[in-house]
Amino acid sequence: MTSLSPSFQQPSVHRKMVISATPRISVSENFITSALHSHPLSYGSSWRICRNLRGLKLWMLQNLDFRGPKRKHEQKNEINMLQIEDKDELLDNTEPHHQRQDLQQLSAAIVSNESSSSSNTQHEENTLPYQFEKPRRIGTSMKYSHSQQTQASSITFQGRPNFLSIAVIGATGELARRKIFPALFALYYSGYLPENFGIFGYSRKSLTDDDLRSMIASTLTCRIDQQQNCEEKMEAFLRRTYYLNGGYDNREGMSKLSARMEQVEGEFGANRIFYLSVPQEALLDVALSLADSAQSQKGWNRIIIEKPFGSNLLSSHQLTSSLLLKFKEKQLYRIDHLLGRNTIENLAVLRFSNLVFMPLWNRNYIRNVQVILSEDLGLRTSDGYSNSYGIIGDVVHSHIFQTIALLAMEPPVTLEGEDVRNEKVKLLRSIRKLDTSDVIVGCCAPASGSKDAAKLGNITPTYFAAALFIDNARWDDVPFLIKVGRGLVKHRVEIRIQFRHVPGNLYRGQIVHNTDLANNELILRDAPDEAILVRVNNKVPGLGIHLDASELNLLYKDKYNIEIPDSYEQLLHDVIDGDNHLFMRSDEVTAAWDVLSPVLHELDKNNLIPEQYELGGRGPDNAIYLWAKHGIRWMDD
Ligand SMILES: NC(=O)C1=CN([C@@H]2O[C@H](COP(=O)(O)OP(=O)(O)OC[C@H]3O[C@@H](n4cnc5c(N)ncnc54)[C@H](OP(=O)(O)O)[C@@H]3O)[C@@H](O)[C@H]2O)C=CC1
Ligand SMILES: O=C1O[C@H](COP(=O)(O)O)[C@@H](O)[C@H](O)[C@H]1O
Repeated sequence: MTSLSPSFQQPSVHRKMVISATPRISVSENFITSALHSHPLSYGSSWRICRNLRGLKLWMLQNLDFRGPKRKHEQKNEINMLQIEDKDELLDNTEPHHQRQDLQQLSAAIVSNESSSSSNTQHEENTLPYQFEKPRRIGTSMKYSHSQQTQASSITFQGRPNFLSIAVIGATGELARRKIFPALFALYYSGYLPENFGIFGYSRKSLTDDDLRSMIASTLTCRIDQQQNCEEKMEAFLRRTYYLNGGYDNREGMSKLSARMEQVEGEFGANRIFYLSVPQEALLDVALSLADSAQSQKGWNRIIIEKPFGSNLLSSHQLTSSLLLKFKEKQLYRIDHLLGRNTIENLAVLRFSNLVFMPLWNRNYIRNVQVILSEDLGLRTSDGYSNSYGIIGDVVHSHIFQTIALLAMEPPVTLEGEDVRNEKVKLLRSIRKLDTSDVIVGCCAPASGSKDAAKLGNITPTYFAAALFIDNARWDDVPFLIKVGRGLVKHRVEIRIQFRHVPGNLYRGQIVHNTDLANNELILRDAPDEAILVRVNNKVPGLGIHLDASELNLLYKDKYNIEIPDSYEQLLHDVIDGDNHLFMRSDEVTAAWDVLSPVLHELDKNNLIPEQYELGGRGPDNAIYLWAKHGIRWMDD
């Protein structure tokens, strides 16, 4: 157990505390020590004084304009920094009463969802199970420039941790090696990790620090646009990585990890992030043992959980309930890397910051929405599609439903994480229960003779198509068409918003192209090349008036000559920043499973049989009939 003894008086004797960067108000250690000595202080009360001082400073920064106009940017950064610190206090780790309430309310919500066939409207907003004290705003990205790093040290020295420890549990795994460590290095390289940090790999294999460093080094690359001092930075990064081995289901291993972290963190402790990069079967063991034995006692603790988030309503409920016994909701970050893409953020940006789209975002103007994630990659045994729900749990439940929620939600009160999540969950709960006649499930035949063919058989769904409806005033009767599949002919990831016909179109006689394609369309393309396209009708040059359909094309690689960060980098940055709007809250997880439950049920009962399709083909034939039923012709596949 970490001692909570008041070690913070000591540095105040040696250091000067810089409270504000501009203008710098230096408060000498005498001020602090006299304040401390005038009260017989415990750690808790000194902490409160510090908090009050910071509160006063925040108020001054926000309300008293005693800086010149040039300093506005710095002031904003400093306010951000203080707000993050305030939030961290709220994330302190002991509050069993709230946890119990969360759990009871979650259970009640799930039970009532299960027992009602049309529960979409039964929860009032004010009975949502979660209360959040201090949410984070989207996009207040914390970049630690040199001056800010210095500021961070000086602001936080008074007993509050300014050290960030990131533990990667399952450090020897594919995800850790291929994505997590490289993303952490990229964050370090671009200045998004605080000055004081440590990366701790943890797994069962017996390795040394050097083994881990070599393993990580083999995957690190420097950005094309940031090659300077790359070697040096890699070495500096690797020097701050450490390895511990231990079991996943025992506290001893986790206590060992915590002790090692403490050694590196020093006397002020640290904020800690635990990235649980282990297979589902080990997830709870890890979470529960680290909850008791490895959480920081002095700073905040955030837990990153990888998808899938359970494999159905029941298993996800069990997982969530167990997690909420040990953690507060706001400590949990359920990560789905597909949500860390630019395209996803662009959904809200395009809609809420463009008058050409904002007023049109409803059933009066939008004819249908298409969400497409089609991969040319076949299924491998290593994809972990071991249960009978395959792609439904892997991609549909989180990625597709989150995309629809972000696209279709009502405007949030602010861009703060909890405000966005509140709107997402309302939207998810407004999705009509899926009619299985509006669902096509497919199964890609693995290349014959491959070992995957033998192992996977022909039952794991690798394709899912559906027409969803959202029962609210904005989207009544607008089909949201989903097409997600592996082993298809093309790699294509895009969201298409197709507008209605122009009423009484004066030019209908002059449209020379397919009239079906005459509708305007907004396309957010993630792959193959990231782009935003708007399809419009225009005049063909020449005599007479003939209309053609053209695409106004914002191709990202042409406009922005920068390397786009990997989505793990984006999302890890959000976790560090405390921005949770792209991470599913427990009630969102439940709401999404609730919609998918009927499909799972039908699959279980063999009423819905996955249709076989050829590797490299266009998916199940029946999907074509589904689109036709809803008046849709997919663009070229
Ligand atoms: N790989 C990817 O690209 C993606 C992965 N995910 C999810 O991330 C998590 C980790 O993925 P990934 O790294 O591929 O997984 P791995 O199968 O590579 O497992 C990670 C580590 O966990 C340990 N481990 C493996 N099997 C078990 C087991 N049965 N019980 C306990 N520990 C085990 C191993 O470490 P050791 O033996 O040293 O303890 C292994 O190195 C999973 O939940 C996966 O669903 C999500 C999206 C993409
Ligand atoms: O999570 C997943 O993502 C990959 C696609 O990730 P990418 O970063 O390579 O685009 C997908 O192939 C897989 O089905 C899914 O589980």
